[in-house]
Amino acid sequence: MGGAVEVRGLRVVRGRTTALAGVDLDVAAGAVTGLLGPSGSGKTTLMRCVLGVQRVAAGRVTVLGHPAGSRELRRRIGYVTQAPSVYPDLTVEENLRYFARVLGVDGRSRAVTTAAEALDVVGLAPQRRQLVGTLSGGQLSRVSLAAALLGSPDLLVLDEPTVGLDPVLRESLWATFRDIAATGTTLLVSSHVMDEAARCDELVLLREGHVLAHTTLPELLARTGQSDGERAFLHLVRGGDAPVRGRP
Ligand SMILES: Nc1ncnc2c1ncn2[C@@H]1O[C@H](COP(=O)(O)OP(=O)(O)OP(=O)(O)O)[C@@H](O)[C@H]1O
Repeated sequence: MGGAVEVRGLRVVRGRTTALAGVDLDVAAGAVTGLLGPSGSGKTTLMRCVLGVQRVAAGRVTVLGHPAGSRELRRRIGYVTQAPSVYPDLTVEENLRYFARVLGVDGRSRAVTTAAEALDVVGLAPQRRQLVGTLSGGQLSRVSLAAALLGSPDLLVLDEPTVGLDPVLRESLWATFRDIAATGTTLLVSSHVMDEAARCDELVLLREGHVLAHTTLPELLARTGQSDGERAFLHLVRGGDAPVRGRP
């Protein structure tokens, strides 16, 4: 698999904090890569760099062969932020039609995901005429995901998409992510819940702006001698092992 995202020597300072302290990373194309780390470790900052909206102090980020933030990438990346970025006073369908128009996705090309198809993928077709402001939390996060799927992006960047959801909803949202990845889309998904590591093909563990490990769950467990991801990560964070280096 080639690289979808290439990060070299990335350093970002936000306020008085060094949010990223010289990050090197290759995100594999067509895989689900989990970006895991404690609160404040730099996950959102790294995602903002991939989107090209973060001022960087040093280094470079290349996405799908272009510098992050390039105009060519606008329709090729879908982004779901932690805060839902949809309109509560419009219906689900109206929101998606609006975003489709903004993106220039008119449904005439067979190569793109239309509003109706995106609603099917996230299982929200029954709610399509409901006002977004009246949806449950889980349904609301699915509207943002559907909006990010419009136009069939090559890269989907999801910032803690399952936060605040119950285990059943988390399960079904992860099933949706796997379905999307199966179509060849690259997913970069952040989480601070280590049990979500099992759903990812590759794991990037961040701590205090450093990549502590780029690995897979089985490799991480074998390396640390722990029985689950949570313990393995704590083991690494507490310095119980040398950093796991290199790509799987
Ligand atoms: N606008 C800002 N001004 C100053 N410091 C900031 C700003 N945004 C983030 N930071 C700091 O940069 C560091 C990295 O933050 P970031 O949001 O990337 O972490 P995170 O891993 O996504 O955390 P969380 O899991 O809590 O969302 C933190 O120390 C944070 O306090």
